Formats: sequence, C-alpha cells, structure tokens
Amino acid sequence: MTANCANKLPDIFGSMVFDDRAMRQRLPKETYRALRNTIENGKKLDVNIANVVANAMKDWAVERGCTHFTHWFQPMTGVTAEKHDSFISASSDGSVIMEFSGKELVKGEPDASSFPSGGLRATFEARGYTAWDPTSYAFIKDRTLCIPTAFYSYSGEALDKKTPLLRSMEALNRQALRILRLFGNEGVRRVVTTVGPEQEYFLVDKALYRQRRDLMFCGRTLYGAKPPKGQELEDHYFGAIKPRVSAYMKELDEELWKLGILAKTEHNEVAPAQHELASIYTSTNAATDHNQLVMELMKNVADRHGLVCLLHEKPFAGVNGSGKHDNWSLSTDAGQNLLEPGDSPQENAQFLLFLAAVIQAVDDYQDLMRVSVASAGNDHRLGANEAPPAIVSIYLGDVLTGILDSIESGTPYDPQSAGELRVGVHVLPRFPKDATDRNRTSPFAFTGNKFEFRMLGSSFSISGPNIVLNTIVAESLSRFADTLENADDFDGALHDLIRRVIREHRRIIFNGNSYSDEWKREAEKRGLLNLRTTPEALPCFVSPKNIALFTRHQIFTETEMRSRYEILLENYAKTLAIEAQTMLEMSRKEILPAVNAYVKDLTAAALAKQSFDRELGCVMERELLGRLSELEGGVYRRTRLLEEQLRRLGELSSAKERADFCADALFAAMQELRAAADELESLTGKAYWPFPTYGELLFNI
Ligand SMILES: NC(=O)CC[C@H](N)C(=O)O
Repeated sequence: MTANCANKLPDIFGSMVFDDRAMRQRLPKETYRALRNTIENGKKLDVNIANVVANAMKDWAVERGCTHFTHWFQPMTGVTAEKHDSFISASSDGSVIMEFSGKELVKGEPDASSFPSGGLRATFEARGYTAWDPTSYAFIKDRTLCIPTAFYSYSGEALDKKTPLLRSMEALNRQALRILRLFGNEGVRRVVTTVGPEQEYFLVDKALYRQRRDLMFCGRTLYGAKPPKGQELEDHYFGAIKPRVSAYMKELDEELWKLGILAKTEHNEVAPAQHELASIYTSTNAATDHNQLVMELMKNVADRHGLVCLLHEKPFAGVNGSGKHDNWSLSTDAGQNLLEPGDSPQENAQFLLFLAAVIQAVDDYQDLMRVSVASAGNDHRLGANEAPPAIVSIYLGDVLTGILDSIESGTPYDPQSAGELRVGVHVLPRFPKDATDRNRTSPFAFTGNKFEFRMLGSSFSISGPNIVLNTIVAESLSRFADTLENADDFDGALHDLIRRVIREHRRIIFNGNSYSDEWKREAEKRGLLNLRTTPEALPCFVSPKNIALFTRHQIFTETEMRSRYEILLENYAKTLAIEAQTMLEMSRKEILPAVNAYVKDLTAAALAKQSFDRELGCVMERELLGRLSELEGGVYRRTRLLEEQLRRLGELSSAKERADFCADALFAAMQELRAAADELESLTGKAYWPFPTYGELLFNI
C-alpha cells in the first residue's frame, strides 16, 4: 500500500467480502433479515430467499470482475479445495447470460473421489457434497466468488475439517449456556469460541529454493551442514525488517485486509529468515477459514517477490522451527469474555468455574490435545529450539496458582487478609494482567484473558486443535452443570466443585521451564503423558474414552473417527516415504557425483604436482582425499541401507505398522545418511557442492 493510500484502508478492508455491510446494501430488507436469522440462529433458508441472495452475490461479484464461482471447502488434506464453475448459462439465440441460483449457492456436488476418506468411501460410491456455511462470509479470490462450504459424503459423514468444527462450537455453546443460566445470566443467547492465531513462516529466495529438491518436494531441508552463524546472537528476533521482506509484508497485509482478515502484528522471529504474522481474534469458524487464506496468500505473494514462503514446522535443523499459536477464548453474544476475571464475587466465581473447566479438560484429555498437534513435520519441532515439548501442561502464573492453592487448602491467599477465600462470596484478589508473565516454554499458557495453545505446527489447519479444545471444555462444563443444577446450596456446591477440580487436576499445572530435562522427569512422576512421536500419539484418538467423548457431544461418529485415524497414519507414513525417496535421489544424483568430481580434481592436482616435481609434497590432497573417500563410502553405504528400509516399508500392509516403521527404522536410516552427507558438505569445495547451503538460504534476503 502506498503512503497516500493508507487513509483508504477502512474502505479497502473487507472490499472483497460479501459481508454484513454488502448484505445490508444489496439485499431487500426481508431477505436480509431471513439471512441474518440463518446466520445467527441456524434457521433453514427458504429456496426463494436463497435465490435472491445468490443473485445479489453474483451481481456484486461480477461488478468486481468475477466470471466464476466455487464452493470452497477444507478436505482432510489440510489445504483448501475448489472447483470453479462459470456463471454462464446458454440461451437459445446462441448468446450467454450470467446466472447463479439459490440451489447452486446452497449445495454442490464436486465429485471428490480423490480426496482422503480413510476408507469412508470407495471410488464407486464416491459422491461428495458441499453445503454452504452462511456463518462464514463469501469472498472473492482470483476473480472467483468463493462460497465457504462443509464437505460430506453421500451417507452424511463429514469428510472435512469444517463440519466437526461447527459441531464442536455448537456443543460448547450448549454447555456454556447451561452454566451461564446457573449464574442468572438469562440474557445471553450464544457463546462462541474465538481464536486469534499467530502464524510463523520462513522466506527464502526463489532461485535458491529451486535448486533444492528437498525444499520443493518436502518443504524442509533433508541435508544441510550447520552454518557458521545461526540464531545464537539473537539479533534477528524483532530486528529491523529488511526492505525486501517489508515490501512483501505490506502487499500481504493489503491482500488480507481486502479479504476482511484482521492482520495486525508482524515481526522478525527467532531464526534468520523467519517471520511472524498475528491476527486479531474472531469467531473460531471465521478464524479457521481466514488462517487457511493467510497461508495461501503468504505463498502467492511471496512468489510475486521472487521469494518462497516455507510453512513447514522445521525447514532447517538446528534453528527455531515454526509454530502457530492458537489464542483461544470464549465470548458471549454481548461481547463478554468468559475467561476475563471480573470485579464482583459473582463474576469471579463464574470466571473460576470456566477456568476449572479448562483445567479439568486439559488434564483428562492431554492425549487428545497431543493428537491434535501430531504430524510428521511437528515431530521435528516439539521439544526442540524454543518450541514446547510433547508433554501437555498448563501455565497459570504464580498469582493465579496462588489463588487456586488457597481455595484448595482453605487458607488465606494473602497472609494479611483474614479468613479463607470463598468462591462466590469473596472478591478475588486483584491480579494485574501482567502478573501472568508470558511463559514461552509452556504448551498451553493462560495469558490474562485467554489461553495460548502453543503446540500447533505452522502448516496446520487450526480446525483440529480447536475441535478438541471446544469439545473437551464442553465435556467439563456439562459435568459441572449436571452437578450444580441439582445443588440445593449453589454457592457451597460451587466452592466444593472448584476445590475438587483443583485438588484432582493440579498435576497438569506447571509454571516452570517446560524445556528443561527436570520437567520431563517431574512430569513422569506426576503421571503426565509424554507421547513423543505421531505414531505413538495417534492411537489415543480412537481409545474408548475418546470415542465416547466425541460421540456423546455429536462431534464425530465412531466411523468418522476411525477414518480420520487411518488418514492421519497414512499421511504420516507417506510424508516420511517421500522424504526418504527425496534423500535417495539427492544422494545418488547430486551429492555422490559432486563429491566424485571434487575427488577427481584433487587427484588430478596431486598427480600434476608430482609429475611437475617429484619432490613436491601433497599433504593436503592426500589427507583430504582419504577423508573424502571414507565419507563418500559412508554416504554410499547409508544410501543403500535407506533403499533397503524403503523396500521393507513397501512390504508392510497396515497403516499403523507402516507409521511405526517410519518413525523408527526408516527415520533412523535417514538421520544416519544425513549425518554423513553433512560432514561431506563441510569438506567439499564450494564450487562442487550441488545445492545452496544453509548459510546461503538463511542469509540471502
Ligand atoms: N518466540 C517464539 O515465540 C518462538 C516460538 C517458536 N518458533 C515455536 O515454534 O513455537
């Protein structure tokens, strides 16, 4: 955005979205009211009304240069999908008119037989349908009107990431309203979960990227010796943004603002070439759609700047990885944040109950939290260089923990104050927001009025982790409501309930350094789970306890869960197999021939020296040739070993066996090959090494 355009920002914002402003302007009053009723209360939309809405949307889109529309959906691939249809309709005189009907708006059939379904559909029964989600606004991308939709099978099973997310938001709404009624909050009609995601990413030069097959095929480097400088000086974090990156960020912001995305904060991250973009929170459904668009646009805009945006969780070994921090909270339709401590005993009590619900949920369902962030890419990040470990725990800060302690033990919070703290009777001691000191090591940190779930990988759809958060908290709230609805003495029952939750679940609270080895030992003593790899974590998803949870709240059917489990396992094994294949290709076609060329030149130089003068020593050539030949032999042997492991992988039939084999034998073989090749890299002449080094990739922008 040029400087003189800055004052037009409020006009540009949302200009490519058919949002409330556009609806109000374009729809007849009655249609507008009916549509709002659908958006807010889920009321079915009459087909005549849908026709009017569709036509208005089409006119609006055509005025903005659109010729096509698409049902935009989120299959289990983790990225979005679209199939474009033009608005044209043939007339008898050979001309065309532009049309878009209510039927086309509301439902589509993309024949999506090639999306992962985890055995839910065979190709002969491959029908898939998309259904308009009116709670997320339609928008224009690439001259196409995009209609956010849910994607499901012929027999009604969810095949996407949106349907269960909407169901989980509904479950949470149901249970949170029960709780609010107990506190006499009759006016609240809806509780929504909100999210503000922080998105980390790397930028590398496109010309360099193209020379690396590992980046092109896998999104991360599979080889690469440590450069002389990494992030140790901590000079990149929040450093001045380089002009090329700044130009990129400005264009990206403008594109995002046009789509009504609340892009707010941007800065350099810890590793060289790493950056972050944070958005202001909004409803989880919109935030999920928006984050998918953020990732897509990050890539597209980078391309226009001769850059490539890497969203992988660990593009470079040994330096900071990229996460996505999910700032989660609950808000009423009146805008009250339910995780914000209040001023009166009533408000405080309500806050403490919601807090207790989260504490119980995270402790009871640590396994699901871990599953929700499990992927091949994130396995490299969790527990390494400034990313949370695989052990789930909650950070509350000393002040809030102190308050909970005194409620539990019945002792005064403040030694000067008289008597114990009674929930619902006393006002909580004031704790300034800053008292919840930011703890960057915690997987799940309370930050004053929301929780920051820091375990998500940068390439994730935020849908899965939020489905889990919403559902497990809905479960705690429903149990609390069952107890409290039957209580004779509400304040007494509430106090006892909160006390019990703190007593039973305090093991999940940890305010110290989650990166440390002591914490690993301590967590084990506390009986917390430490599910190190994806194949170790995933089976928890389909444990009887978790199937019972998701089916009870109608988020997933058991069939849907089993299919998702299969998809996740397969995805893991496929990712590792692609990486192993890529390593083999790079070793055989690039590394070994390059080193050989260097060896040949060194040999020729030594021979030339000798023939020139027999007395001339060849210490360097002799020694270097010895080391190079040995390492070359090592790389060759390990290449053969990796080939052998890949062959063995091909013989395994079940998805679980394949995933386990990949995490274990295949990954070990990849690591060994890499170690030998990286050593070779540091000994090989610059002109010979076949692809750009870490130093070039990380410091070339
Ligand atoms: N400064 C930070 O917040 C670093 C976060 C880190 N990149 C992660 O993976 O979560």
